[in-house]
Amino acid sequence: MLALWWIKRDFRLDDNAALHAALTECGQVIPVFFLESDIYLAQDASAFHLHAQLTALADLQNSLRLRGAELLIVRCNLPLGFSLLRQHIHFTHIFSHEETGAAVTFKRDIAVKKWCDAESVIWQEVPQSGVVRALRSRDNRQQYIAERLFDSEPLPVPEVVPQPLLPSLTINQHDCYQIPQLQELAPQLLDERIQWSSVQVVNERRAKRTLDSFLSDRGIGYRGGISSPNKAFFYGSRLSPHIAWGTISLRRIFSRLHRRLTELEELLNAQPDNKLAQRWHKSLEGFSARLFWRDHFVQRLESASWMESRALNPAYEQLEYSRDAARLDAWIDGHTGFPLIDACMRCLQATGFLNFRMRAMLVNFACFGLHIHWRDLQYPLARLFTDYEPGIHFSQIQMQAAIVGINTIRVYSPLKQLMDQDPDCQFIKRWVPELRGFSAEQIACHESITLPGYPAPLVDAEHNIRIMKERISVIRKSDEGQESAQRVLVKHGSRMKQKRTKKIHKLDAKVPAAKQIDLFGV
Ligand SMILES: Cc1cc2nc3c(=O)[nH]c(=O)nc-3n(C[C@H](O)[C@H](O)[C@H](O)COP(=O)(O)OP(=O)(O)OC[C@H]3O[C@@H](n4cnc5c(N)ncnc54)[C@H](O)[C@@H]3O)c2cc1C
Repeated sequence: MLALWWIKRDFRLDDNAALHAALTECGQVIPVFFLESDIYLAQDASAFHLHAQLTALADLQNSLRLRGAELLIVRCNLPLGFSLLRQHIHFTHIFSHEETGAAVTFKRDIAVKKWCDAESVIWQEVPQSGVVRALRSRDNRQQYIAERLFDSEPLPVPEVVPQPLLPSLTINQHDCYQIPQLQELAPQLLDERIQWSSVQVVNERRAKRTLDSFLSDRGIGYRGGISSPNKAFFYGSRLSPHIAWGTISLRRIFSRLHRRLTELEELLNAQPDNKLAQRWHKSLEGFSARLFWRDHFVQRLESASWMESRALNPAYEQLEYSRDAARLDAWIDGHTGFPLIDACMRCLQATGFLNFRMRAMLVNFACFGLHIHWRDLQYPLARLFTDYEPGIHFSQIQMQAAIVGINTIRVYSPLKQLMDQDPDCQFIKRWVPELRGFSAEQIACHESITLPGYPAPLVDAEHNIRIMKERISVIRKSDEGQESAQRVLVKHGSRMKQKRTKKIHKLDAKVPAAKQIDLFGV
């Protein structure tokens, strides 16, 4: 039997359950990646994403060659790509990981399933996280998390990947052994604002190095460090693009983290006053808690695939926004006249990264301060995150717009964030060169003074925020708002605090911080 390992957001050999299942069940495996223009040119896709995939693919190609296997790269949409490939290679099985993606990949997967059924090809999908397909109730999720992420060991890298001798292969006039350059494949995605030297390189080797340096060195500054746009580039784990594109598995991260926490706990037992060990422990607990949030949010999209286009809480569909395209453009391009907002946007345009707090502020300010509809901003913003993970992204957008109805309404003041996180305006001056000639005080007072060469604030933000808060409060207090919030809570709310089963105690013992943290950035 001959299997395809269909690479989908799992560009790694280590702890790869799809590859492992293919090898175990079929013996011979051909890894294949489809470059689907329907996906890489979709409204949520960008050069950051394609670059991440192509660099991850190149590293994987090398690692596979060292194990005696070739990787096929087929430039074709699916399921047509499978049909064309089958004219040359008679595979009987396809193995892949489950993917919780945007509508475009969801529809593609449905079409692939139909094709497999019609062609009698067996497609087996395996999970790679604590996200559960067809989950009946969130109450049952903890058992899957424990089984998949803690009670089982990460799978080793296979020593060899046996496969038949492959013919030279050209599909759609493209050599299937060649990884194309981004410029050649999708020049329309290139944006001159991208500073490639500041963009994270996403591949399996880098993922391992990033985890190593975080657990042995950078992680000490995690607590506190990740709130600042200046420090998070170094003190944040920076694992998000690796997790999103699957160059490292969550189980591997948890396993390494558990070892490190155990070491620290042993040290703290022997030396309870060791301040350094205390600080490390607190930081890594915070990191662990955030890792849990990942699947919590992705589960929302898995259980409500429509949330990309509809509010999770239907009561908020009636909320009024401005649909002013010029305002949206000013926000996206970083020309709103609000210095920290503009700096964050320009930083994203250049690097594809921003820390959680600043991302939350950007969305929150867009919806409250600028009255931009959350639906209008989600794709432009998705394109700017190298770590774009649809489940986290769509969930966070609705949360920061305060339309889920189950969290306290929070409003970020860009001025307060500037004072707290960038008081010297170091970050602002780096990304908004027009402001370099002004003092931090002048920049902070910009709403009341003119700074020549820099735009005046686009709106009266205080006034707009007041209006949006009132609109949201009316819905929250209405019967419809309260009833639908209750339904959202039951279906999508976290169970970490309320329901601590024996399994979770066990899980807590291994990874002590499996508890609720404030998502608005501790
Ligand atoms: C509007 C908005 C959109 C976001 N979109 C994404 C996205 O597309 N992809 C993405 O990975 N993260 C997203 N986040 C969450 C968060 O901002 C990033 O995960 C984090 O900034 C990445 O930094 P890091 O790699 O240093 O991770 P760390 O801060 O070290 O966190 C470790 C890991 O935990 C997970 N994580 C951290 N914070 C959160 C959170 N609040 N919710 C869910 N999981 C979390 C991520 O997988 C992350 O890699 C978004 C946040 C907001 C407010």
